[in-house]
Amino acid sequence: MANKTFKLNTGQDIPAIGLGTWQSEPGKVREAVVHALKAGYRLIDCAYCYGNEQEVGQGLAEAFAAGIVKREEVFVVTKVWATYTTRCALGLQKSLENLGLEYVDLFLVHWPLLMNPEGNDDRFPKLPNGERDIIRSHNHVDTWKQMEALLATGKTKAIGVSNYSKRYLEQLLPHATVVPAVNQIENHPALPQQEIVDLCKEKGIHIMAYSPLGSTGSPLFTAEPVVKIAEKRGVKPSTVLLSYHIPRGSTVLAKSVTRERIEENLKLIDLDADDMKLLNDWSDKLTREGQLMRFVYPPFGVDFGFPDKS
Ligand SMILES: NC(=O)C1=CN([C@@H]2O[C@H](COP(=O)(O)OP(=O)(O)OC[C@H]3O[C@@H](n4cnc5c(N)ncnc54)[C@H](OP(=O)(O)O)[C@@H]3O)[C@@H](O)[C@H]2O)C=CC1
Ligand SMILES: O=C[C@H](O)[C@@H](O)[C@@H](O)[C@H](O)C(=O)O
Repeated sequence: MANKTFKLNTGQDIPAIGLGTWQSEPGKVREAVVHALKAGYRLIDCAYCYGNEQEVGQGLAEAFAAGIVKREEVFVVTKVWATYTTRCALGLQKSLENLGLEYVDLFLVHWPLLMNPEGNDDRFPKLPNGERDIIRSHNHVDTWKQMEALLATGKTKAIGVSNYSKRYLEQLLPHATVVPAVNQIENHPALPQQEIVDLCKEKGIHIMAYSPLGSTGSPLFTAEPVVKIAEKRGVKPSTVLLSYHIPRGSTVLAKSVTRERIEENLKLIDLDADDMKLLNDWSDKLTREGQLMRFVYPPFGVDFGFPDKS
């Protein structure tokens, strides 16, 4: 199962599971990347904003030099940060330099907005009142036009988006010459975002599910249906939460800097119809009761069009 791949609308194969690197601490992430590649991961998810691309790049270089994998065997994803959404070519160039790569396999718009490129910080410019310095007149479709132009440079094999709601996709798609290959969104049984998943499926946009364990501290491990299925199948809650995405046709990203967990997270199983029903019934219940759980919603002060946040 860990070797399973999905097909993107570009024709590329994308692994079903990848290693996340958000909040992977300096001093730990290089080793995490090397260990993951040794263990069998073939997808590494990065971002300029994570501030650790250089160390991720060191891990990749070490794995290439040691003959663990060849460059063309690893699917590397990175993202243009919000202060670069009017300068996507520069954003990509900086990430490539950080990672020490000539190309990435997939380049994503991290969030559909612009933060002041001339503000008081490269990544998190703030106003004097402490709020994030956002340029509200920016149209995210203009960012996509820049992303489309990057394909001809060969510096990325595919382009996509992240944190796009149905509303934002519906604004983007009529103007897109290239349909995004991917939409990377928070996704787990406590936040199924089915309206986005269904629209993406209809349009040929592959879902990459982030924060599948509930992000920092993996809070979804104790959710009742997750525990129940884990006990029945004799597996860890992590296996249930990660395997949930396979029948949904999505790639899942799991972050860990802990060796045993990195290995454990590769253990995907085939959840059967009863297991999926239990998880889907829980999703429906949380939706009905207004109890959906969104773990990642940075304080941009922008309405991104997610129904649970509008
Ligand atoms: N596009 C976007 O805006 C976003 C993208 N992402 C991407 O998705 C990735 C995954 O999401 P993320 O939010 O990091 O959270 P995850 O849901 O992957 O959870 C990570 C947390 O779970 C712990 N953990 C991981 N595996 C296990 C295990 N087997 N047993 C016990 N604990 C475990 C980790 O601890 P430890 O590391 O200490 O082992 C960490 O605290 C990110 O790293 C990033 O690459 C995430 C958020 C937003
Ligand atoms: O990819 C992970 C998340 O989106 C992360 O990049 C943001 O939450 C960022 O730290 C922020 O504060 O805006």
